[in-house]
Amino acid sequence: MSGTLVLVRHGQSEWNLKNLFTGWRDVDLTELGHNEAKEAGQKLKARGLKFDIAFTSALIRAQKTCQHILDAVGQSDLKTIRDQALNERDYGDLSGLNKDDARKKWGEDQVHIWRRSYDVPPPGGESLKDTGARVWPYYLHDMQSHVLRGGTVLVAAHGNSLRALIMALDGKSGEEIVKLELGTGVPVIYKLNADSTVASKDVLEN
Ligand SMILES: O=C(O)[C@H](O)COP(=O)(O)O
Repeated sequence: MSGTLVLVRHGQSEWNLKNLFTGWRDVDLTELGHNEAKEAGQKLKARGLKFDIAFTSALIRAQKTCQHILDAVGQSDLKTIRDQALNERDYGDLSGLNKDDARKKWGEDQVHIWRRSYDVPPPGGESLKDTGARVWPYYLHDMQSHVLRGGTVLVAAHGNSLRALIMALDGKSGEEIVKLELGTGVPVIYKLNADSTVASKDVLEN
């Protein structure tokens, strides 16, 4: 039996718009972000998708994205689990700083390493590897069984927590995964075989 796992990065947040490092800071969606989330829902509705359960992070931008999608597919009251295991990578001391100001202060290369290396954490924060060390066990323990028994599961989360998930699902290396850029509100649909291998992957780009 094949199950379905739908991953969606939240729509544009207020701090995406202001170009600030966000991490665990709890900022809202912008108007564009709300619309991106609604459009993601419409795309999933057009595919006839109905979910059995939804998962999201402890952060409002992902929760609102999740709700917009459920509203669009006519499942506003679907059981939704919120867990901070799915939160964005913690950007530590960079949280709240402007990304261009950080480049001026520490240099382009250092900021790129903090943002896109696999295992170098920003000061006081998490590397992508650290993020994966909480996301993947959570997936295996709480989400995977729903998919493997043929269910359809929605996960509305964040750029780096979803990167960590995709890395494990696709069997990518640390070097490969950091090159992947996930667009806001772009659904990624996986079909998984009963043995947990990936049967297909479909990215619904705009
Ligand atoms: O937390 C953030 O600032 C963003 O959501 C992701 O930022 P990044 O693209 O710098 O990893």
